[in-house]
Order: sequence, then C-alpha cells, then structure tokens
Amino acid sequence: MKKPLLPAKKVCGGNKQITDREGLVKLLRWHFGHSDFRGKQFEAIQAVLSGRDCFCLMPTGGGKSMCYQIPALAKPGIVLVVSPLIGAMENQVTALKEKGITAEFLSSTQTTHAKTKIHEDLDSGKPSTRLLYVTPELIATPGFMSKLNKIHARGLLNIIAIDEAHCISSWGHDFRPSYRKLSSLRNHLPDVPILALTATAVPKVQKDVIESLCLESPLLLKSSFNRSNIYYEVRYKDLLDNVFNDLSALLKSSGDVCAIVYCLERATCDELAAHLSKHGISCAAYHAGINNNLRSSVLDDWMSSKIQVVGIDRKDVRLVCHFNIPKSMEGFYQESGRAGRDQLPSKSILYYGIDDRKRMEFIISNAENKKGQSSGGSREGSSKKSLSDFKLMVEYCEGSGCRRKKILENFGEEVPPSLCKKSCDGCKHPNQLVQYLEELATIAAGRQRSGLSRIFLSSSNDKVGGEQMSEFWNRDDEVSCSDEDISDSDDGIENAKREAGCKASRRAGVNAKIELLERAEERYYRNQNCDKPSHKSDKNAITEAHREASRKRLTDSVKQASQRLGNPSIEIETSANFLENECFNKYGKSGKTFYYSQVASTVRWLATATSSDLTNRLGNVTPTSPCRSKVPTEASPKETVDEGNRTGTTSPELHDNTAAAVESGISSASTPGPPASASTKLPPIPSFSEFVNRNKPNHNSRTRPLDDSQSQNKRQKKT
Ligand SMILES: Nc1ncnc2c1ncn2[C@@H]1O[C@H](COP(=O)(O)OP(=O)(O)OP(=O)(O)O)[C@@H](O)[C@H]1O
Ligand SMILES: [Mg+2]
Repeated sequence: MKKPLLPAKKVCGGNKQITDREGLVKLLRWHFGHSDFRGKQFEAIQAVLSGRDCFCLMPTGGGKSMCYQIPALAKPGIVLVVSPLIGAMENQVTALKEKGITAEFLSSTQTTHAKTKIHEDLDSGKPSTRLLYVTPELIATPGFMSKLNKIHARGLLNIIAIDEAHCISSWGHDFRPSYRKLSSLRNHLPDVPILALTATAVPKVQKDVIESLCLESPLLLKSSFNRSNIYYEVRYKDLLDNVFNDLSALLKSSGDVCAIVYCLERATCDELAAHLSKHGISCAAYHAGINNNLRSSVLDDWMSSKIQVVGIDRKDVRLVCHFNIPKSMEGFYQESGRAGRDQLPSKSILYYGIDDRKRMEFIISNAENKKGQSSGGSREGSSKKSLSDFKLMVEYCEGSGCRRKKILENFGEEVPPSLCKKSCDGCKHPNQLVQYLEELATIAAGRQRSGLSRIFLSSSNDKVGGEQMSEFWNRDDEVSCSDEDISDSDDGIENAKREAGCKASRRAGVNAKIELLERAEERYYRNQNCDKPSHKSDKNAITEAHREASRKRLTDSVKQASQRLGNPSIEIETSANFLENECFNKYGKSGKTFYYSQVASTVRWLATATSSDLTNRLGNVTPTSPCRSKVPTEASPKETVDEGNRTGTTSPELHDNTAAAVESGISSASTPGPPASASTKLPPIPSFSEFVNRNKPNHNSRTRPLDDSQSQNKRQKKT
C-alpha cells in the first residue's frame, strides 16, 4: 500500500540537515522500517553528508542504496543517482514513491510528457524531487550537464551517487564505455561529494574507479563479501540427460518462488522460457532484444509475482541459475548475489558444460582480438586478463572443495574452514562432487579420443582459425552476448545488428554439430571394434571387479528409486543386474571409459525415473535371471583381462589412490560387498586438467585445455 506523503519538515528535517546517528536511524525506521544501519551504511552516510567523497564496497544485497537514499532525506536538495540499469532504476523509483519519497528517473524509455514534467520540477525554484536517477548516457549530454550546473548553482545538488561504479573500469566485468564519461562530473561540479558504490572487490577495479571519478581522499569502506544465506552448487550439463528438464524440475521442486535464470544468448533465453512455460512454470524472457513495451510488462508481471522466472532485480529472489558459465567470477558473484537480497536462505545453481566453456573461451578471445584490431593496437594484456578471469570461473566449476572459499578468495578474503557450514555442494556432498568431476573428465577425454577434440578441447588461444570452428559458431554474432543488460545506450544500433545476426545459422550450426558428433561417435565405435594393439585394450578393459562395483552402485540407485516411488515390488538386485548388463552390452567393447559413463548416466536416470519409465526400460526382468550369467560370450577378451587383474597384472595406474576411488562411489569398498569388489583398486581420480592432458593426442598441438598443471598445483595449495 502507498504510504501517504508526509509533511516535508517532519520526515526530511525541513531545512535542517540531520547528521547525528539518532536522527538518521529515525529516518531509516520511519521510511524503510529497518531498526538500525547495517554494515558500513552509517559511516558512508556520515561521510557524504559531511561533504567527503566515499568509495563503498559492499556485497550484493548489502544495502548500498540506503547509503544515498538516507542522505537524500537528511538534507534538503537533490541526490543524483547514476545507474546503468534502467530496470533497477525504475524499480527503486517505484519503491521509493510507494514510501512517499519523491524520486524520479530520466531515461529513454519514458514518454516525452513524463520527462517534461520532471524537467519542470527540476527547473522550479523548489524542486520536490529528492532523488533523481539517470543513466550515464544522459550525464554525457551537454544539455543535461548544464542543467546540473544550474541546479548546483542554486545550492540544490547535494550528492552524486554512482551506483554499480565498477562499470567505469575496463578491468571490471561489466564495463560500459558510457560510464567513462562520468569523469567529467568532477570537473563540472568540483565541490559536490561523490559516493561510488560497487560490489566488485577486485583491487584494480577499485583503483580505477577512484582515479576515473577523481575522488579526493575518499573514505574507503569495505564489507565482507560472504553471502552466508546463499547455497552454491554447480550442476554438470554433460552428466545430465536433459538440462532443460533438470532446470524445470529444479524450479518446480523449489516451489512457488521467484527465480532468475541467466543465459548467454537471447535465443537460449527465449527457448528456455518456452520450455519452462510448457512445463507449467510461469516465466518470461527479458533481454535487450525484446521491445520496450513488452519488457515493461514482463517487469511489471514479475514484480507483482505474476511470473516466477525472469532476469532482473527483486529482493526476494530465492534462486539464481546460470544456464551458461559466466565469463568472470565478479560477474558471477554479482548475478548470483541477486538471490536472497532479503537475507533469507537462497540458492545459486550454475549449469556447467564443457561445450559452454569452449564457447566462452572463444567469445573472450575473439572479442579481445576484435578490440585489438579496431583500436589498432595490441590488446594482448587485456585478452590474457579476460582469459585468466575466466579461468577462475572454470576452476570454480571444475574444482572440488568449498565453492564459497573459491569465491571469497577471489576477492582477497581469508576464509576460515568453518565459514561455509556445508552451504555449498563441495562441502555438503564432497564425495559426490568428486565422482561427478571424474565422470566429467571421462566424458571430456572420451570426446577427445573420438576425434572431437579439435572442436571441444582446442586451445582458447586458438583464435578459432580452423574451418571446424566456424562451422559451429558465428563469430560476429557472439562477441558480446553478455551486454544485454539494458543500458540506455548508444549501443542500440549494435544490439539491433547483433540481434538481426545469425540465429538461423546457429541453429544450422547446432544441427551440424549433432551430425558431426554422431559421425565421430560412429567412427569411434568402428575403430573400437577393429583389432587394436593389445596393450591399449588392457588399459581400458572392464574387469569383473569393475562390473561388480557397478552392479553395487546400480543396486543402491534402484533401491533409492524403489523407495522414492514407494514401489516395493521392484526386484532390486535383478533390475540392477539387468541395467548393468545393458551398459556392458552397449559399451563393453568400447572400454571402461564409456562403460562407466553409461553406468553413471543410468544412475542419474534412476534418480528421476517414474514407475512407468522403469517398467518400460526393465520390461519383464525376472527375479531368477542373474545378469552375470548373461554376460555375452563374445566378451571373452575382456574376461581374459579380468583374470589378469585378479592375479595382479593390472597396470600400476589401477593401484594408487584407493581413497579417491572409494570416494568416487564406484568402488564398493565403503559398503559391505562381495570380496571381488572390495579388493578392487580403481583408477586414481585425476583433476579435470590432468585427465584431459593425459589423454591428449600428441599429434594435435592445437588441443590444449584451459587448465594447466600449474593452476592445479595452485588449487591444491589453496585448498
Ligand atoms: N539497515 C538495513 N536493515 C535491514 N535491511 C536493510 C538495511 N539496509 C538495506 N536493507 C535491505 O537490504 C536489501 C538490499 O538492499 P540494496 O538493494 O540497497 O542492496 P545493494 O547493496 O544495492 O545490492 P545490489 O548490489 O544487488 O544492488 C533491501 O531489501 C533493503 O531493504
Ligand atoms: Mg544496488
């Protein structure tokens, strides 16, 4: 409900300025209903009210807005707020108006009539506007700057707040060229205190912001970046049968909550929105490619809870999903931080795929190359920087251990081990995570061996010079996909061009990609079925002990499925044997890499299968058909190798790191099982990069994974 407008004297201190803590807390309570200031809010408010510049670093949801909203109420005059996001601006202005605070915004999305009214108020002797939100593009126009000068000349411009100030820095994840122009503010309005606010803690960015805005001896305020109310998790696309379905299941299981899903491309955003809607989830796509009217109505619907999933600000967002890996940790932190801004428990789920990783590497190197060409100089340093930023993001996804620790260390924060309290998947399910990473590595290596490496695992510095790459990605179309957040910008034409680009060619690219995958897979199996040197088959052989371990794993999963479905009539052991046999029949000849992968995929399928799925797949499995006896006789070469393993001729690789193998959940050593499996020594679990490097074909010098042994060492040291 709207709060009635209150007499200016009573709520805003009339012509007096309020600077004492008590008075300011009163304003906070009266207008916003918060009992006291949080973190460094009071210090920031006090600094700007006393005329001092301030650089305020607070995490997303930390309450930065209050640092300029309270001063606007504490002193007669106007606080100018520069914000790059029209959505966020509209949002704040509406919320303030509902509280009876006169706030306005000026942007290209407004009607001329609305703009004229605001300008009339600003030109009047006593403007009622306390907070004026504008875009950086408007500041850059000479007309508006002279208006600001006039307001200032009348002694009415109290503070300039630069929200999301990291946008000014080309070291930041969200650099906006128009923000650079804000440096003129200090020249034109030298005595107005500037408050720079950001949630980006990278030291280079801080320095750049302070220098670019010409802040004079600013008060530096920093808060911890830990978002203790957010649970962090990564899901691995390559291990999921259907990512769209997984996301829709996730959203459904989260209940009727608000969620944001970030996608790299608009096409995915639209496609996903269509998929989710089909599955009964109220959602809408929100990106720069949709027209203003539609965008506003999407925003309205979301704000009023009519739709559940969209891509913008709201404080009770319970879930933020990244459908593609973001390009930097800072960007990820900001976006995931949109969850739980009301401090209530929330989740950040990132869907990570090997393919996405390569795509992002391509986008980053290509964008930097383009910048380099257009600026006529070398942007090698910047390119390396972007790639190393991205590498941290990859480490976040591909590493085991605490996700929270990785995030905070990225911002230079020391993290005590007790901090996370099992509020990330790395701390809550460490063994499961290790197992997933192993499976992911297996899949990546499998692709590489099957001849797909040039496409999926080529070096990020590759510049995609080869014909193969251009088959899949349209370079011109992809370069700056993340620039979708709505600035008023000069980038409009660029956006339109990009949008008009090759969505069709991307679809063709996807089809080509699928075809190629199929061809490569066929080729791979053909080769697998040919005679091979025996040492190769030895290494990848599936031993009876491996099979026993898989049966055990599938037995557990069938048991869980039976409990989940409340169906005690499922023949657990028989079904597990049947499924294992299915995996073996399909991939037994291809070796254990593919066999394991298939077992893992079956385990995942069991986790979500319905009763009818089970009936369809298991058919007439009889309790008396132990599948071990069904092992096809043509598998005898493998069985020969099995014997070798049992008598201790396994390759040395199979003997170390039993602990890791136990953790992987493949070995049954952690649970009582038949002797054969208990004595199994499964392969050590390498890091993702180790695995990829180990399997890298020597002849292909183009293939180089992003990670390297150095970074692996670093990771080990860190954790
Ligand atoms: N002192 C306070 N006590 C309780 N809640 C507060 C306080 N200050 C701000 N909040 C609440 O915290 C939430 C986040 O505030 P705000 O939007 O200002 O955060 P922010 O730091 O600007 O985040 P972002 O980086 O996402 O823009 C809001 O719901 C706000 O009402
Ligand atoms: Mg904010």
